[in-house]
Amino acid sequence: MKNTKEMRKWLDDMNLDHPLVIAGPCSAETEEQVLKIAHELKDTDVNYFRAGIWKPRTRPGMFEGVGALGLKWLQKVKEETGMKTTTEVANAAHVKLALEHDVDMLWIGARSTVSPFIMQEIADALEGTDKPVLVKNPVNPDLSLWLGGIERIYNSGVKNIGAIHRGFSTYEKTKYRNIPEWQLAVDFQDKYPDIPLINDPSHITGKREMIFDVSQTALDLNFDGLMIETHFDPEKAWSDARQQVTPDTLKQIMRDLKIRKEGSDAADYNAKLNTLRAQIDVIDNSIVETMGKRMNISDAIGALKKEKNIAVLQSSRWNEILGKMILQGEEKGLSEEFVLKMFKAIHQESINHQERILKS
Ligand SMILES: O=C(O)C(=O)C[C@]1(C(=O)O)C=C[C@@H](O)C=C1
Repeated sequence: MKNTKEMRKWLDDMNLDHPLVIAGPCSAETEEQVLKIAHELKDTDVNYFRAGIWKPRTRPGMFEGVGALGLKWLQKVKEETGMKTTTEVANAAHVKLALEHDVDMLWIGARSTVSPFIMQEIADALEGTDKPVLVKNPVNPDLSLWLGGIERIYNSGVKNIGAIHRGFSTYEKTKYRNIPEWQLAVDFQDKYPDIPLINDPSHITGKREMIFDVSQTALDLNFDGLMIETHFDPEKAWSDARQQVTPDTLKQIMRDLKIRKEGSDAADYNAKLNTLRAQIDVIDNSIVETMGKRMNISDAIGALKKEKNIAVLQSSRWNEILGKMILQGEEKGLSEEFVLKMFKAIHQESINHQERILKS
């Protein structure tokens, strides 16, 4: 699959003067609920009305969606409000039903993207459709798996495609429901700059209070749009109550978000930017130089250890370094998360160097 401008034609043809907005409830619950929310979102910047019809739930016994019946409610949304509609499909039967009911855009969820078998089944069912199909990232931070899922859809003749970044599962508890791993989204954009990339702050945060911040970060990273779960009474929602916002809050979020330009022609801005970037280049060079020197010392320690038959891993020394660096990092305004990640990577490289020496 090669990056082409064609991939974003469906979005460009909409001629929006703002990022694409997809909003609506996590789940379609009743016809009244769906229509009430849709009417509250009508005549706003919302381009697609979303509602989950089939809900992949972690544990059995939770609300699993109203099923095909809800597709009729989405048709009503279109008739009554003129908004386009979108829903998640997770197997070939869902695809068939959604297409029969003329849902305007389909998305594939994170729990489906992880499975090449299910992705192939969905891709086969979608063959040749001209409706846009968006693929959410897999639950684990694996760029190849995400791209592989998109390729399967593309190879079955679906040319209007897009991707949704909904964050990644972690065993550790963090402030996010699914950590964003922004770098992975940036890597995605580097590889396929013309695949529209939509951010899903509802699933990343799991909490409505954090949705604005994550949305702003996404726009600052040149995402093409946002998917925000919206319900007139979030607390009473049948699924994901904590992460939905009211239509009024959504409108406020859309008013407050700043859309920044990718660049500027202003000469003084460009001159200052170039100076600062030159400074960053100098520092980056010295980081790599310093790392090279550190690894040379690690090699020397490795040689000593080899001579005396000593283990590579020295946990107490390592923990001492980590503790000191976290404190020092704090003084320099570096987050503990960053210092830990950086030093874990350095430690791993150092271990690799010594392993090579011990095995030689
Ligand atoms: O101090 C050591 O024994 C080292 O081998 C160096 C080093 C490091 O890179 O800082 C590497 C491995 C050990 O687990 C601890 C520290």
